[in-house]
Amino acid sequence: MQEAITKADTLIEAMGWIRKFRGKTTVIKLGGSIVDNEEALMHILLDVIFMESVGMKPVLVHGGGKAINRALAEANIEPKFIQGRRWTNPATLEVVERVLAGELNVFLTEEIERLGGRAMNLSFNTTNVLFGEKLTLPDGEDLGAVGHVTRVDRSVIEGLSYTDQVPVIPSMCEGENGEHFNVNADTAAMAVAQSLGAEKLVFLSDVNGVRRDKDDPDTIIHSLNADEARALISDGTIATGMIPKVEACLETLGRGVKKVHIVDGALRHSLLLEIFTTSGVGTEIRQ
Ligand SMILES: Nc1ncnc2c1ncn2[C@@H]1O[C@H](COP(=O)(O)OP(=O)(O)O)[C@@H](O)[C@H]1O
Ligand SMILES: CC(=O)N[C@@H](CCC(=O)OP(=O)(O)O)C(=O)O
Repeated sequence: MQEAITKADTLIEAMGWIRKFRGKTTVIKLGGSIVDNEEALMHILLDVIFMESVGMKPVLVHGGGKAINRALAEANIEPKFIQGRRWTNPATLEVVERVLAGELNVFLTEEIERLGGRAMNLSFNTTNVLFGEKLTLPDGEDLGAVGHVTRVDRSVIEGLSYTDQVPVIPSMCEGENGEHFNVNADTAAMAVAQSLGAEKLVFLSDVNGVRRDKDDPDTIIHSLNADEARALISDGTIATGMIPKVEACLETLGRGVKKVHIVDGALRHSLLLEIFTTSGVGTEIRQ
């Protein structure tokens, strides 16, 4: 009996938070390392289903860098990255599209349904919602078929909330002439969050947040403002895959998204902890 009472207490405690976030959009970016972690992924998707069930509006945007690398290795194609983005020739694009818009997008949608939720995959194979153009790097380096998102079809994404479906969006976009582009998933999530005016953007990564020493979880920085974040990028504390993530956070905050967090996707219930606790988990990036 006591156990049941404690559970009921927990529900009552959550009521204030549920009220606060009911009807509000949270964009969740799933990194490739988390998509690969079966146990962690299941708990994340259960959190997502819970959020949807209590009237929040979770929107999933996913990458899949590791799965793409595996598929490229099978096809004997050498992966190449320029400034953190995958150099994407036509053969690479074919693999990226098969893995992201085909396999992973369908897999995630089916997993949500298998776990008892409702979801809709929004890709080239169904209804594409991300439109954009070729990305040109400042130094003029050519990345091939890599794009950035310039327009998001909000009405399709928002329309899914009427049927209680969680939108699941792969990080690819379509150009003006119907061409397909590979998009860095952090920047795709940023574009979706901006377009929807999301209450929160949460990056689920394979680390517990931004750290002073990238190999030491105890050095996590719980809160960072824009100037501090830029200084940590300049002095090399924030490096590799964390750079596009933090840059995406900074850009997003300047454009109407209220809160941006980087949290550990492998920590059980990290999503709910982020939303239902005052201090949250991971790193919060502030303006
Ligand atoms: N200061 C830092 N704090 C935490 N992680 C960092 C830092 N600098 C670089 N990283 C690296 O960033 C990685 C996370 O980015 P990424 O590899 O793109 O993962 P994902 O897109 O799957 O979340 C970490 O695994 C870590 O190796
Ligand atoms: C242009 C570019 O780099 N696209 C990424 C898209 C996937 C991605 O970003 O996946 P993660 O979230 O796992 O890093 C790529 O091809 O790997």
